[in-house]
Parts: sequence; structure tokens; C-alpha cells
Amino acid sequence: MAVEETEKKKESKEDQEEIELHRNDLGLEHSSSSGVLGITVMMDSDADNSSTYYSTCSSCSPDHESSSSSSLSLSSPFSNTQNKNVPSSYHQSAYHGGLQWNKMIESIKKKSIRRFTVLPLLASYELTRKNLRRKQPKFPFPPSENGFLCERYFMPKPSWRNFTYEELAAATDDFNPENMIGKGGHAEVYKGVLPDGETVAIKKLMSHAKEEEERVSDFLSELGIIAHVNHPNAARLRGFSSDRGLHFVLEYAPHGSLAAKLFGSEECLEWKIRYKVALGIADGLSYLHHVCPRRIIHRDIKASNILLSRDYDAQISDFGLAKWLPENWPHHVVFPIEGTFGYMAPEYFIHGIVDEKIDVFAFGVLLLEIITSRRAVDTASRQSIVAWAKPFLEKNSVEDIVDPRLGNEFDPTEMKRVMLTASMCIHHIATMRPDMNRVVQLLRGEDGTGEIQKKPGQGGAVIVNACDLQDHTSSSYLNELIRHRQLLME
Ligand SMILES: Nc1ncnc2c1ncn2[C@@H]1O[C@H](COP(=O)(O)OP(=O)(O)OP(=O)(O)O)[C@@H](O)[C@H]1O
Repeated sequence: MAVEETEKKKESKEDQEEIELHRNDLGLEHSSSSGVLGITVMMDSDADNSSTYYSTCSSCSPDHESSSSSSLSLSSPFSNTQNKNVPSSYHQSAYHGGLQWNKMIESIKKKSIRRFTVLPLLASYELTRKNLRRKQPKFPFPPSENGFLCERYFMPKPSWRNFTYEELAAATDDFNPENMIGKGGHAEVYKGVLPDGETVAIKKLMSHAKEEEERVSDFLSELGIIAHVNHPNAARLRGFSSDRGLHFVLEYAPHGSLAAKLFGSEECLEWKIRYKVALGIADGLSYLHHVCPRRIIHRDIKASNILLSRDYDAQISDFGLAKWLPENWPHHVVFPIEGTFGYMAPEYFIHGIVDEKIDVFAFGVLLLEIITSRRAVDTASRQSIVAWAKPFLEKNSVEDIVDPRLGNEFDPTEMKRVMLTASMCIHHIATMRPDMNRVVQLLRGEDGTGEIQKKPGQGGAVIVNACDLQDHTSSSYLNELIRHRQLLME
């Protein structure tokens, strides 16, 4: 009996440990500490991660359990002891902020229970603390001052700032409408300049968009994900603020969104840039799917969520719908289905199935937009680009599909690679779509098996080894698409 009780206590201690682990994974600390979720606030000088990327998640940091500054296990930004470096205006607003933060904490606590239904709580041995310890590599070197070696990659210390409302208002001239550079369904985005001269984009979540609790939870969830992402083809976070509203402070993308360049500009985006952007997005997605220790499914890959840096490097942004997927889960089923019509894979909009292949499908749609400068869904005809492009892809008819403004100003080999990759990515059967590693190879022409082959005696026509294009037309996919569109319009 005594043994049984000891065993039970041991089990419940282990369960508790696992719950704690999940809380940590979600960026939650024990509620008895002064802050449930906070971010280690460092001044910019604390870390220089400008030349490093490919960070991985906190769970693979060798010091995961002991070092708060190395990971997302976090202390309260409202704790004075923690943040000696923060400006005085920060402390002035700490009282209000503290109240707000408490509300946020209450909300996230509730949400954390809901979130746990997304992760296989207590069910996944893969995710147990013990197992993680076992999986952690032994490092020959001690962690460096500015970060940690993590498996293959270097993980920089996080360098986000927790901004006060006053700082954001000063940067944006009181959120002057003239500084508004974008508006989505959930947020307004303002251009701002920080006191050190850095230009940033401040994303202000709109209060009317959702119930407060849901907004706060979404904000924390997005923060948790974006904080783990560190790649040249993903938007970079500079900081956040929960003072009088919820804000993300992001690196500014001077060329705006890909959508604006493709659809909103008189100027024709040259092919060289289009191809570079396509490769960049593929690299970024391949990182999210295959390099991050937790697979990240973005769920909202679309032209307006691709930002363009000064050098036209693509940056995947808006992780508002992104989801972690545990290693041993083939997929995850969600409800409600959120995303953007025209980019949603059939298995997602019909069954709510989420895995990497829904991003692959959306990427295929995006490639079609890059080739054609047509929108995923044509507003006038309400026709989907997938349905429109399929016959041309089957005939491999470049001249019918390519943006007429490009004329002959494109590299035909690159164009055919992009067309082939697009046709494979939009396959209606998820398993027939390539994964993002393969997509990268296909786009770069490094993959022999899927390479374009000329049929003898067929001039420019091509056959595709890895994908049966018949499926595109004969499938019920188009019917489903039409049915889905009708449902949306009802
Ligand atoms: N870092 C940035 N630099 C420059 N412009 C940006 C930046 N972030 C966002 N934008 C602009 O603001 C627009 C809206 O941003 P975002 O997509 O993040 O908002 P949202 O409300 O989450 O959108 P959605 O309706 O897709 O949910 C983008 O399409 C882009 O034009």
C-alpha cells in the first residue's frame, strides 16, 4: 500500500513535471512566480544576433531549465528586479501594465488549458522532460556569452524589448494615420522610428477584432512562435508591448508585401526578383517544417504575408495562425478552419486537417501568383487561380500562364522549374505533394527525379515524373472548391 502510494505520488510528480514542461513550451511559468509569462528584457546591446540565424527551440538549449535568458522560459516584464535596464517611463506605466498583465495572465491560464488540447498532454513520451534531457546533445563547449550552440545551430540570446505605449507613440507620431503602412483583418501596421534611429513596423492588434481573452491568447501564442523562429526568410521580432493594447514591434520591410508588388503596383516586378522571392519563401518554409525542433505549420501562407527586405529577401510574416505539431503526430485536426480562401488545401478546408502539406499547397498557389501576377481568387470572375492555371500547367504552356508584362524577360529554365513545382504543390492529394525540402531542390534544379524531361518529338512539351497531372483535372477537387466557394458566399 505504502509502495502504491509512493508510486502514485511519483507518477503525479512526473505528471506535474510534464505539465510544467508543456507550460514552459508555451512560454508559461508557474503561476506562483511574480509573472506567468514574461520576456527576459534586454537592451539591444545585450545581444548581437545580426549575423546568426537558425535558432531552435528553447527545449533543446543545454541550459533550458536553468537559464532564463537563453530561452523563452520567462520572467515577468513587470518585475522590477528583473529589468534594471528598462527606461523610467517603463516603470511609470508598470502599475497599469501590471494590472493589464494580470488580466493577460488570467486569460492565458485559461487558454493554456485549451492549448493543451492541441498538444498531446501527458500522452506523448516524445515530449517528456526526461526524454528531452536524453535527447539533448553533450556539448564540448560551454555556452558562449551571446548564445548557445544547439545541435547544428547557434541559438542567440533573445534580444526583444518590452516597449511602453509612450515609446511606441513617440516612434509613430502618436500612431499617426499617415504612418500606417498596412492593415489586415486583425491588425493595423505603423511605420515607426526608435530613438536609436532604427525603423520598425509596429503591428497593433485591433481591439474590435475578437473578444479580449481570445486576442490576448492569440497574441501570446503568436509571440511564443515568432520568438522561436530565427531565419533570414522569416520576419524578425524586435519587441512587443502589452501596454494600452497589444503590439508587436518588427523589423521594417522597406519593400512592403509581395502582394503589393504583384497586384498593387503599376511597375512590373522583374523575374529575377520573383525567382529569388520564391526561393526565399521555400527556404523559410523548409526551415519552419524541417529545421525547427517543433514542426511549425504557418497556416496562412499568402502574398500579403510575405514581406520584402531592402534586398528583396522574402520574409514570412504573420504567425497568428501558426501551430506547433509534435513530432509523433502525423497531422492535427482543427476547428474552426481559419485561413485565406484560395490558398487552402482541400483536406484542410474540407476536414480541418493540418500538417506541412497545407503550407505546401498554399506555397503552390503563391508560386502561381508569382508567375502570373493574378490573385489566388479573381475578384471579378471569382475563379480560383488553381482552376484557371491547371490546363496551362498540363500543356506546359508558358506563354498562356506567364504575366504578360514580363514579355520574354525571364529565364525559361527557371520559369519551367517554378511551373513544375507549382503543379506538384497544388496536387489535391496531400501525400502526392512534395515536402518543402524537395521543393527547394526542385526550384533550384537540384533534384534529378522531378526534373523536367522533354518527350522525344514533342517540342517544348514536358512530362513530369513525380506527379500525375491527370489527377488535377479528374479529381473531385474542383467540385469541392466550387462547393466551398458557394458555402462561403451563402
Ligand atoms: N514588418 C513589416 N514591414 C513593412 N510592412 C509590414 C510589416 N508587417 C506588416 N506589414 C504590412 O501590413 C500588412 C498587414 O500585416 P499583417 O498581415 O501582419 O496583418 P494581419 O491583420 O495579421 O493580416 P491578416 O488579415 O492576414 O490576419 C502586410 O500585408 C504588410 O503590407
